[in-house]
This record gives sequence, structure tokens and C-alpha cells, in this order.
Amino acid sequence: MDFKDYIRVIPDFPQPGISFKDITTLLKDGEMYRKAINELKVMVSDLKIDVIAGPEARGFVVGAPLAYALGVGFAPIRKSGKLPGETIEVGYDLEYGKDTLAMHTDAIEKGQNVLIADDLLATGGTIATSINLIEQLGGNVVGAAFLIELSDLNGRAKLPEKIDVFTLMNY
Ligand SMILES: O=P(O)(O)OC[C@H]1O[C@H](OP(=O)(O)OP(=O)(O)O)[C@H](O)[C@@H]1O
Ligand SMILES: Nc1ncnc2[nH]cnc12
Repeated sequence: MDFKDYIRVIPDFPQPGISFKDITTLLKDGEMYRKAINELKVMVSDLKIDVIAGPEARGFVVGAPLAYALGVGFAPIRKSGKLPGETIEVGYDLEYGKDTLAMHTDAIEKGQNVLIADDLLATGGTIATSINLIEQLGGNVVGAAFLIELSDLNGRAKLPEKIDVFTLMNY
């Protein structure tokens, strides 16, 4: 059983030159989805985690079940204009565009240990921005967990060394 057998690779989406790693083909298989989340749970088991933060939208489908499995809370990191309460926002670049991410100012308590979860690490822009937001709120990012890492884009280089990075699949 190889998780990669469940990832659909679509060339030139959403723009020419991007090799898109589609996780919907893994998510629709209940057994494999559960195995993937359970494997991430084992990988992060040495960390002390108070809350998981996940960036919209695909970070929710990894972060929320992982939070449930660990019995910790989940803090959504959303695109600009979606959160109803008081927010902080940070703009960033990603592999195929630009965007802005936001968090509620009360999403994280000062000093809480935070694990960031997402489906995929590409340039690292999304995760670096997520770290920026969480640290502005006084959170302590202890790790980042992904289903997929695009190693050639070297997103890890954008992350501080103290943050442990966990990935199930490499491309
Ligand atoms: O490492 P990076 O270069 O930042 O790229 C990775 C990010 O890009 C994708 O999200 P996207 O912004 O496309 O949003 P989506 O989850 O709503 O599809 C993916 O889910 C990661 O969050
Ligand atoms: N190549 C890629 N495939 C899927 N999601 C992505 N997010 C950023 N780059 C991506």
C-alpha cells in the first residue's frame, strides 16, 4: 500500500507548468484517508500540542481530523474576509498566485503549542504566513504536518529550524 497510488497528478493545473497533486482521490477512500491521518498522528506523537491550526481549504481536511484524533482544538486560518470576528491578516505568494490569510485574534492563547497541518508543502509561502500569524498571537509553533511535500521547491527552507516538519509523501 502506497499513499502515492491514491494521489492524482494533473499536469498544467491551475496554470501551465504546474503539476497539480490532487488529494481528492485519497480523501474519497475512507480507509486510506483514515490511514493517512493516523500515520500523521503517530509522526507527531512526541510533540506537546495544545491546538492545531490549518489553512483554508485543504488544511481543514487534514488539520480537523488530526485535531479530533489527538483530542485537541482546531484553529482555522482563512482567506481574507471570511472570519466574522476581529482578525489579523498577512499577504503572501504561493506557487500559482498571491493571497491573504487571516486568523481570529482569540484563536490561540498566548504560549500555546501549535501544530500546523496542511495537505501540501510547495514554496512554503502558506506555512510561513501561518507561522507569522500564530506568532503574532503569541502561539509557539512546534511543528508542521503535511500529506505531501514538493521537495524541489524547498519550502522547508522558509521555516525556522526549531519547527519539526512531517510529511507522508515526497514528489
Ligand atoms: O507552499 P505553498 O506554495 O504556499 O503552497 C501550498 C498551499 O497551496 C494550496 O492551497 P491553496 O492556496 O491553493 O488553497 P486551497 O487549499 O483553498 O485550494 C495547498 O493546499 C497549500 O495550502
Ligand atoms: N503543485 C501543487 N499541487 C497541489 N496543490 C498545490 N499547492 C501549491 N502547489 C500545488
